[in-house]
Amino acid sequence: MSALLEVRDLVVRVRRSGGPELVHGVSFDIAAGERLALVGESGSGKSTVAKALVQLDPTLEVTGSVRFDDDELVGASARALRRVRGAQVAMIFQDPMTALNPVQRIADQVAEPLVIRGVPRREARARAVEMLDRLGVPRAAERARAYPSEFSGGMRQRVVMAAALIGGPRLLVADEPTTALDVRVQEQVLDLIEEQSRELDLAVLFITHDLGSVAGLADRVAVMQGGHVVEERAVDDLYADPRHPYTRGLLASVPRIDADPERRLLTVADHLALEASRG
Ligand SMILES: Nc1ncnc2c1ncn2[C@@H]1O[C@H](COP(=O)(O)OP(=O)(O)OP(=O)(O)O)[C@@H](O)[C@H]1O
Repeated sequence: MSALLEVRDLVVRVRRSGGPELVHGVSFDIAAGERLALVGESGSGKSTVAKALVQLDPTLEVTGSVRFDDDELVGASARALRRVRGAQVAMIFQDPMTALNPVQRIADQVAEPLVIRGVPRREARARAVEMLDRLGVPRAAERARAYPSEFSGGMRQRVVMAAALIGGPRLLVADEPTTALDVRVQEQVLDLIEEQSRELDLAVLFITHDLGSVAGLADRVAVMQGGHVVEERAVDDLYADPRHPYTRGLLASVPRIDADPERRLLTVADHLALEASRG
């Protein structure tokens, strides 16, 4: 059986003449219902890969192959890509506020993807309330009449997820969805993504700089450094036996509750330098 998403030799360049290559031939698969975490430091190219899958950024040139449900997306028409975006592949980003319209009621924003597809507005609103309730927004029917500014950051991310999931996508691309949230709320949102993935058989590409946050969520982890995937493994194997020095550095810089508070947190670069000095 072929994977839901098959990415092969993905190369992404900045389109202007002499523009740099940002992603240098990345390959990975995601099966239906599977959760893959793409992990790496800031600037390693994670978001560029995410945007390239459905060609969200017109300033970037994408080559290689991205097959989604056996359709080739690289070189697909703008119309075909629009059909895939939102309906089949939904995306959520770090800052839920920028994804929401401040002057539109929550119910209407969550209902929008259904209304665009011709579902009558009343019915779409009712389904929006159901989805908000499912994603843990308390008193969803009443809260759906509010505006985004009346919601906390964590609740806003739930609203964004409701809008992303209401159309029944098969793949959710979540790009640092918890980075802007309080630690306690981060865990709730991670749990929610995992729960929805299991219940809806939803594949997830979860992007984060924090290798510590993916243990309970991901089945597999792909580690990115400088526009390359340097290691890709099942999550438990990667934690138990990281092979690439960069992965070891990433793991060692995950803060641990039992760590010696006197010890300064080392960066990945510190760990790589330490490894090099040990030969
Ligand atoms: N449209 C663009 N034009 C030029 N450079 C870009 C463009 N998009 C991204 N870059 C550059 O590509 C590199 C990788 O960026 P990317 O956002 O993919 O990294 P990241 O791993 O997701 O990090 P972060 O978590 O900080 O977003 C960065 O140096 C960034 O400045």
